[in-house]
Amino acid sequence: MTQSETLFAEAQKYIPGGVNSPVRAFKGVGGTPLFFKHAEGAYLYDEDDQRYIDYIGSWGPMILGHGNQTIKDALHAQVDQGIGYGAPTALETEMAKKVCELVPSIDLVRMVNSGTEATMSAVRLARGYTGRDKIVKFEGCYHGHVDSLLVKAGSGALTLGVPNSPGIPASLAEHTLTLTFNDIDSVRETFARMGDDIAAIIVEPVAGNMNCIPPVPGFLEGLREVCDEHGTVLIFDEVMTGFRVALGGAQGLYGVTPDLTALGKVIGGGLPVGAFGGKREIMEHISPLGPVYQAGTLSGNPLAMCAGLATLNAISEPGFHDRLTQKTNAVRDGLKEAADSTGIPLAVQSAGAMFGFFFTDAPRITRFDQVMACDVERFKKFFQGMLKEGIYLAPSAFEAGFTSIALTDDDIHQTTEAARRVMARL
Ligand SMILES: Cc1ncc(COP(=O)(O)O)c(C=O)c1O
Ligand SMILES: N[C@H](C=O)CCC(=O)O
Repeated sequence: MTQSETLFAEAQKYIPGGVNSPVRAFKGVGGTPLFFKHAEGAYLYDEDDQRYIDYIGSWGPMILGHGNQTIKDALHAQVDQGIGYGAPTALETEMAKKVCELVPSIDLVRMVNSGTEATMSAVRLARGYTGRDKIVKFEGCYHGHVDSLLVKAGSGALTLGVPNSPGIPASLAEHTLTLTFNDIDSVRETFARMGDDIAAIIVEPVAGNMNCIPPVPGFLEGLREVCDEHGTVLIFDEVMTGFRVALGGAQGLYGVTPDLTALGKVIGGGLPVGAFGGKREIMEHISPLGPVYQAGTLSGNPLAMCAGLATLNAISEPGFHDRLTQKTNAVRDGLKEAADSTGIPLAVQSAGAMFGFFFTDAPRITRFDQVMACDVERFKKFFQGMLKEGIYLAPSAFEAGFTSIALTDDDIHQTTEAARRVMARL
């Protein structure tokens, strides 16, 4: 047995399914999840001392690569100063100021501990602000494990075939209307019937939990229009896209301004952090200023603020996102070249530093039903082949890939050549 197999067997005795988040269990691809003990730059090292080029980046936060010295120095210094006080710190204001500078639609921001808390709080705020109950989400989009949002959800819920989780009262789920991503007509039609009852639209501006699907031109703009017409709050869930697809997130990249934004992943530099923020008028409804309650024992924790700020400062360097996007485009194009040279039908797409690939004859994937028609069995074989080649991709056909600035041209070349060898055997 490998070390990972031994450790997984032991983990399953004490942890449900042996993992603390379902998609890690490799059920979407088969086999045993790898257990890691070290990470540096673009590489992960497993318990059997194998090295992997990492295209998950801890599910997005590790945009600078692993073991970044600036983040480590900031953390070491803060550990010596104090791990947490449960009281205000100057660091929190520094973080809030930085977020407001980078994301101009955010006038006020509240720190939380995960992306789930960010979206949950944003939806509660939208409901409290509008006095309405109904919300709109899109099939295949995932916004964390919030009860109201685990309806036709993507990511692990889709991978495991439970997009509508048991445990969520029907009386709550009935307030969630689920529409088709990239289909503005269905949104307009729904709003024509009941728009004045809808508190919020929540959307991943680039869908990254059903692989990677950028918005078609006019989709995000159309959401903005219907929200303006009906007094509905537009929430961009930028937990994945924030600071990744561009410094100003997807709203900066596509030029559409939401009322509220949920953030996570990169904002914590690898520590457990989320945030939500937006228009002053709406955010002033949050406690203690307003009546909508929201709180957190560890929110704004100094270690998390340090790691997050070090990351945001580093990615604010001029040219950072251009360089990262170029690397991502090279990974995306390398996969396509490998497919073309081996006669495998493959569609590739990307947005900034997120990418996806689909085993399909279709030139482009824009909708959930097209995702579901792709060849998942072929994905599984490809995933396993790449893993043997030392390339660590997301273990599900429904997750986006993430790049880091630590990725070298040689890593990308190795990835392309590995894809060519694996595809030749598919
Ligand atoms: C778009 C999006 N929103 C929300 C979440 C939830 O974040 P977290 O896992 O930190 O709770 C995730 C990822 O899990 C995500 O990808
Ligand atoms: N798709 C999820 C977040 O973006 C994957 C993370 C997880 O569920 O563990």
